Amino acid sequence: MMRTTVTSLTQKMVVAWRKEFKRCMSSIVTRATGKDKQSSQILVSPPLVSLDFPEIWGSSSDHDNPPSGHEICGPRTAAIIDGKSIAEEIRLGIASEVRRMKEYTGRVPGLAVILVGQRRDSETYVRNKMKACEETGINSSLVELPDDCKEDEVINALSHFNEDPSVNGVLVQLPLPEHLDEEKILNVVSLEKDVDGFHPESMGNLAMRGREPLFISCTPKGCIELLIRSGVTITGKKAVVIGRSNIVGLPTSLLLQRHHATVSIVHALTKNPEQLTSEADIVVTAAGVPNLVRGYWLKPGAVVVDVGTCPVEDPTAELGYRLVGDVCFEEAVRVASAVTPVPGGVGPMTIAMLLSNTLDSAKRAYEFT
Ligand SMILES: NC(=O)C1=CN([C@@H]2O[C@H](COP(=O)(O)OP(=O)(O)OC[C@H]3O[C@@H](n4cnc5c(N)ncnc54)[C@H](OP(=O)(O)O)[C@@H]3O)[C@@H](O)[C@H]2O)C=CC1
Ligand SMILES: Nc1nc(=O)c2c([nH]1)NC[C@@H]1CN(c3ccc(C(=O)N[C@@H](CCC(=O)O)C(=O)O)cc3)C=[N+]21
Repeated sequence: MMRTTVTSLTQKMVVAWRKEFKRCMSSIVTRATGKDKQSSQILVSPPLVSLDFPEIWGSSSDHDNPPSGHEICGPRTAAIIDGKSIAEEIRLGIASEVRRMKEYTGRVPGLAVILVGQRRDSETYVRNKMKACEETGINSSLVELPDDCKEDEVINALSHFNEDPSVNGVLVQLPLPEHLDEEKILNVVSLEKDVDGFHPESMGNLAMRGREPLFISCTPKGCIELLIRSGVTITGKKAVVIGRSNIVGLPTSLLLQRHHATVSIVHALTKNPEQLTSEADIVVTAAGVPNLVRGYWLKPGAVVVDVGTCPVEDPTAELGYRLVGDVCFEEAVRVASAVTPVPGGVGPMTIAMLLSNTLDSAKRAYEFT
């Protein structure tokens, strides 16, 4: 069921947002409102906080200075898409399916993760994945290998999980250390257990009309799920995907096409990326460049999904770093109709989709519907 959390403080902002929305958008996006019967929660953005750009934003090239006449100074009107709550709701549904599976088959899904090295961000993501498994009743196994391990050690661990019938999903946390051949290693993951959806057959089927991939990559699937559950119509809309990586950009553009958007792709060599982006009703950005997408890049009323997750040193943060997205959030919320935050946007959805893929895999393996 769709809920809109509106505090007395934010009520005025809702009114402001609605006025701005009518002015800017006409029929660009179908907004999620309290009246929509969708299973998600849209929070109106909190009061303005001061701009506090991390150090690396200060030096980030020509994106820092918008051309004159593009200063963004309007009210903060965008809805904040609450990926954390939406993901939580999805996880509850998965937990209930896992219980049903256990009741009827006596088995639960199993996920195995291989982590090589000690990158702090990878350790955090993997820990989040393990915790989410535990909360939903999915069994999880983790193999941690040292930074200088040999390719064969990774391949042996993978082969072991490929053979283990209690494991339904296998993933190798990326990036791998330089000395390891990522393609060679990922090729070992069996198609039936590739819950990341990175297998060429899954990716190929995603690209081909009329074919169904066994798994859809978690982050792209999470982005689409966020849009749909937020009441955003994709069909017929102009979408821009910033980034073309195998793990996010490429499958996201394919998936948006499957949902009948007209998709353009922006990459590091694209000329005038801001001009192309400013024509889009939906912008999904996955470049890993903090502050790349400025307010003047966006069409008024656009919906912005920020996949970018860049760890930035911050001695005041508990872990010594904090995460920032690709989007200049404080500017985007004055132009867009809805924006995903970082953290709390796409990240939790990626994990929810990983659990969902693992559950689907177990259902296939145990012939449970
Ligand atoms: N929240 C989540 O769940 C997830 C977040 N991420 C985050 O998303 C971001 C992207 O990840 P990933 O796809 O793996 O990264 P990659 O580095 O593999 O790909 C980045 C893509 O962005 C493009 N790009 C880089 N700089 C620019 C620029 N200045 N303008 C336009 N395009 C640019 C590159 O273009 P080119 O191809 O020309 O080099 C490339 O296609 C990272 O911050 C990552 O941490 C990733 C996965 C999941
Ligand atoms: N084989 C593989 N599959 C992946 O799906 C994969 C990967 N490798 N390598 C790295 C990227 C990145 N990624 C994230 C997952 C969760 C959060 C996430 O949970 N983010 C939280 C915050 C995390 C925190 O607590 O710091 C948030 O945005 O709210 C972020 C990023 C998956 N990736």
